[in-house]
Amino acid sequence: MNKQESAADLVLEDVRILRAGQPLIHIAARVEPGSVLTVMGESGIGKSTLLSYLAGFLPPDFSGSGRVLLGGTDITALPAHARRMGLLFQDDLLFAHMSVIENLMFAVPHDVSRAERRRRAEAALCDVALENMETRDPATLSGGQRARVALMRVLLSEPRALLLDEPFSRLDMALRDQIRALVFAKARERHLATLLVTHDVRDAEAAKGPVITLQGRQDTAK
Ligand SMILES: Nc1ncnc2c1ncn2[C@@H]1O[C@H](COP(=O)(O)OP(=O)(O)OP(=O)(O)O)[C@@H](O)[C@H]1O
Repeated sequence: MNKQESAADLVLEDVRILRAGQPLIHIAARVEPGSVLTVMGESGIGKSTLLSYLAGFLPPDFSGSGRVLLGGTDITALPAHARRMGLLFQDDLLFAHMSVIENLMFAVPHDVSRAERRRRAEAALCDVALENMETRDPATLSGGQRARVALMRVLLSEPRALLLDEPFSRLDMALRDQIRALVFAKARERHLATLLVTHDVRDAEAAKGPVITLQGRQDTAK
């Protein structure tokens, strides 16, 4: 995060999403900087759609209303690239044609000099004990190594909040605990408001924050 920027809370103000004109979700919530709000609910209820709305790329069949505020600024009308949301999905989406270090450098804002982008990317790799993996092709990394690179790639893009869509679900149990702890630690350290979509109650427990279970149109934080 840019040093001048203060920690940002993420506020969902009366957010309603419709699919083909029919109500799908209605939710209101506030996520504190550095804390994790877990969103659960049965398959197809609209969890991923909610993240798409917050990130600014709702698919064509959907429409949304309500305000999204980040650090007190209304970002509802901003295009996706200007929202500063860091996204992590089930699939890490590392670029297969780039080495590990190139994947990381690409994430750093492009107005930063190449030398500085390289320095930040190297520091990020060091941070997750992957400093000897710079020139590796992502396909040659283990699942845990890929997950760590994907996390650092998101952080290098200087997000102001994190949106996580089942990012741990492809990892086996031991690794899942480890990567989950790392992601939450980084979110806390950087004061990032984090919204986590998951089916796994262990993720929700580890997040130690409020949980919202989507139930169509009546959603409440517990
Ligand atoms: N691009 C799309 N166009 C039309 N309908 C879609 C599209 N993507 C998802 N849907 C539908 O919208 C609803 C919400 O989907 P969404 O993926 O948000 O659910 P989810 O709660 O994340 O489900 P899961 O837990 O299975 O990932 C579902 O009924 C789904 O079939």
